[in-house]
Amino acid sequence: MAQVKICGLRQADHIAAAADAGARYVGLVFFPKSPRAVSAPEAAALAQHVPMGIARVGLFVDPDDSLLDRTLGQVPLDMIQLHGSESPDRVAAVKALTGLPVIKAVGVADPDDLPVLTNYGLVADMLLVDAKPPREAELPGGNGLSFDWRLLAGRRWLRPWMLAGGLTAQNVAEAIRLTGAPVVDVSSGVETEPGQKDENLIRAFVAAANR
Ligand SMILES: O=C(O)c1ccccc1NCC(=O)[C@H](O)[C@H](O)COP(=O)(O)O
Repeated sequence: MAQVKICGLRQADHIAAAADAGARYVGLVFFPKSPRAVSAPEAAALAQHVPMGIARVGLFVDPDDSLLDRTLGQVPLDMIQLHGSESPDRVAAVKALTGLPVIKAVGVADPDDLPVLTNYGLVADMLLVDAKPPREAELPGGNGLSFDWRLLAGRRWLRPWMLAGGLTAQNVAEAIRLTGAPVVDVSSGVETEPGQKDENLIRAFVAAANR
């Protein structure tokens, strides 16, 4: 059994479905190139539909201070997810600037990608272990690709962590079993097409992760 984050939500009814199913985190994407991107006004409206006790996570890719300031001036977020090439120093700076807990995403394809998780564990509040995007990918995350979960077996870091990358209702139980992930994060796996979430897929995913 793992907690669930549903990322890239753009509709109030999908937020309601995620909350009703038992998700503990919802992600709002502030990356204009993404099919899941929301504007600050859209996100502010969506944030009102998130019940107490569910963390509103704002996803950014290499944001500058001004984007963070402007967004937080309009949108009540509980956590920041950094999904670009932010250094450990930048993670610490974002944490100081925003006063919010920071989740740092790290892409993994092979064992050489794992040591940086130790460095980020010194500064981030939570780690997100995701599939490394292929060179030709247009997005640094949310590509629906998974990696060899056996790489994570028995690994421990200084901070709580989430597993992401190509998870679906069909494979999430096996992913949790192999990795021991306490939290799982999904976007593509609960969509019918990029950016289009599906209530039944959201409910099936949360049920499978909680089983
Ligand atoms: O979802 C996006 O469009 C996106 C854009 C830029 C950076 C990250 C993005 N998504 C990250 C996530 O949704 C999740 O944290 C994770 O990568 C899982 O994605 P998926 O493999 O699609 O389930």
